[in-house]
Amino acid sequence: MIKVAVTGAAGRMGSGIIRKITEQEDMEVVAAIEIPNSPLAGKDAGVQAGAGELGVEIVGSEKLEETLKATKPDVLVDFTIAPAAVETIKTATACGVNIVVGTTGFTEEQMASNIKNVEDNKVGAVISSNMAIGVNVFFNTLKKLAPLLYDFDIEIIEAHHNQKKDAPSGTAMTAFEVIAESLGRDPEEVGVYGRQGMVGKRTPEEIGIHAIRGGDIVGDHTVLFVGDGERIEVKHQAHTREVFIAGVIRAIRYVPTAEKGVVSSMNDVLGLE
Ligand SMILES: NC(=O)C1=CN([C@@H]2O[C@H](COP(=O)(O)OP(=O)(O)OC[C@H]3O[C@@H](n4cnc5c(N)ncnc54)[C@H](OP(=O)(O)O)[C@@H]3O)[C@@H](O)[C@H]2O)C=CC1
Ligand SMILES: O=C(O)C1=N[C@H](C(=O)O)C[C@H](O)C1
Repeated sequence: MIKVAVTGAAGRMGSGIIRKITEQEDMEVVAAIEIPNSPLAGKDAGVQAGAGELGVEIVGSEKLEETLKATKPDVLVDFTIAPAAVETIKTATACGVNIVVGTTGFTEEQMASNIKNVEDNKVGAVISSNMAIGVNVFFNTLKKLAPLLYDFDIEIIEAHHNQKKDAPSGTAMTAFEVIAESLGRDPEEVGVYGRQGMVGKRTPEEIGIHAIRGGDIVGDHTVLFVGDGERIEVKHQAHTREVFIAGVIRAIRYVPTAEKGVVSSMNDVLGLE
């Protein structure tokens, strides 16, 4: 039985992950963590997630370390917010717990800290901006396509629900990094985030990144390769969060056996590439 702790247990992703784990025969939720001093503390995590009583009480993250030591999970799954996730990763890895992290919006420094904690504490880890199989095929497609269309103008557009806090999405940023790397361009130099005012003519090297927010859009990502007289659009649309959750379940099964001290990708989990 794989024992799982979930941070962000009452969130859109966290509650969906708890529901899905209760349907699996080989894993169980042993800890459910919410914001520090959460008003949900003491509530049953399964009831809160709409999965029926689990006998696991939600705790505030001020009790993360003692909860991990008491419940000894094999894996901690984090879908919260970047600054909180950095602290959670630090604590979980120091306790020797493998991690599956889907939280987005990390700065470069925050991601470097996450990687160092995984390396120093020699735990298994999967950190990915998007756990859906389709998106990971989309990333691999972009990697192959971009060098063939190197002289086309490239623009990335993402659209999400009106509750999303970070922008651009982690997935848009991964797509941008994959494309820039495959073209040998420095992401620091070529990223243009939205345009406003007298920005001047578009340079051939720049890659535009644009964020739309509205209603209940689960997650759309489109990359436009625009030439003179023709264009290609590569688009992924998530219709339901279940596609991310299915990837999380695969990552939970993968990470206890993953190479320790290394951050594995969803390509590793899904056996892609
Ligand atoms: N990799 C992927 O496939 C996907 C990634 N995501 C990413 O996952 C993250 C969460 O998304 P979503 O579930 O929609 O967001 P929600 O806001 O619905 O959920 C986040 C939850 O984390 C809680 N939280 C905040 N700080 C802490 C803390 N220190 N300890 C424990 N819990 C905390 C929040 O509490 P409160 O609301 O009270 O602040 C909330 O319940 C985002 O970064 C999003 O971009 C989303 C979907 C797929
Ligand atoms: O916040 C979301 O909802 C999502 N976030 C991830 C991101 O920032 O890329 C993944 C997915 O698009 C949904």
